[in-house]
Amino acid sequence: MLGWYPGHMNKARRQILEALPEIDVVIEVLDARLPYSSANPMLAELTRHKPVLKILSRADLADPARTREWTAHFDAQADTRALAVTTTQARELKRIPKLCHELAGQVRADRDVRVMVMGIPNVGKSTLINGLARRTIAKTGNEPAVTKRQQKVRIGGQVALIDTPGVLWPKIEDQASAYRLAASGAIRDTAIDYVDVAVVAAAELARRYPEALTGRYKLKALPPYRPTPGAERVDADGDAPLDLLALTGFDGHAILREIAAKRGGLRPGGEVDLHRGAEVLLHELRDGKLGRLTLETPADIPDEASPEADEVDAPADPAP
Ligand SMILES: Nc1nc2c(ncn2[C@@H]2O[C@H](COP(=O)(O)OP(=O)(O)OP(=O)(O)O)[C@@H](O)[C@H]2O)c(=O)[nH]1
Repeated sequence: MLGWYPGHMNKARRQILEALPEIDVVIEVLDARLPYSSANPMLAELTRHKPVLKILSRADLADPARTREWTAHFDAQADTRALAVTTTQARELKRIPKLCHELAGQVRADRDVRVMVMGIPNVGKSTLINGLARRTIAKTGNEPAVTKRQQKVRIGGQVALIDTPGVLWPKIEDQASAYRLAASGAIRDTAIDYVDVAVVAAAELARRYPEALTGRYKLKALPPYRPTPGAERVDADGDAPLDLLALTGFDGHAILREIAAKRGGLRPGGEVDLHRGAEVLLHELRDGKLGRLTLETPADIPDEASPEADEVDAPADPAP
């Protein structure tokens, strides 16, 4: 669905496994708005459960109360610390070397702690590496990564950082995660229908941040909450069942129609241009115009997010 095929996944996995013997601490970059969905499903197994510092990037766009819940959730896990930052602000990265030392423990008193940054595409890995190194060594933005030998850079505080990030695949098997990632703009190379993404975003917002939605778009009232999953529903085009509408429990389609009607999407004759509504909602959501929002909480982590379920995402071993 998202441009990740077994070949890509094997390559990503190989790169991590090659670098691994050198690494004391993994820095996993997550999107603070989606700390569950922006995680790679296999990272813990790939890194053989090395200590991990979870950096919640884009904290400037996330709901601060939710961010506190997420950092507490991660801090409670073994060999895990979490720090929420606006990654583009280098001064917010100052605590990272000390946290790496704490995670590496006593064993690394003799030499630099070696760390590697990992995460799904576009989550802020290069911004973090450059911020830590205080110069441009990793490419940011949408330029394709140049393959080169990995080198270590000392970032001060007795920490050596591998200068290229490990780019891992997103949660491509999980439909709810894919929609949330697409809604937040965390992934852009998605084959999911644009209007459908907005429909699901509208439903998620109605559930989590109703005042932000009704306030911004002067909506009269939100459609009724329907908390029964599995109800027979169709997607915005009316052609295929879309489980997420049932999952979110709100009629995102009706909300999007109203947004479109209010914001330039009402055509002569009363026809509503849903694509226009989708553009308005998704752009404003991503730009933070609806406020600082987080689309999932630790309580949303599904039960099947166990290592056994993750095995499904595992790429097959590369041919020898
Ligand atoms: N608002 C905000 N934007 C951020 C933050 N961190 C990174 N960005 C932006 O997010 C975009 C992607 O950041 P990158 O550092 O290139 O992400 P990456 O993970 O290296 O991406 P790939 O090279 O695709 O794997 C850039 O436009 C950054 O400026 C943050 O904390 N807040």
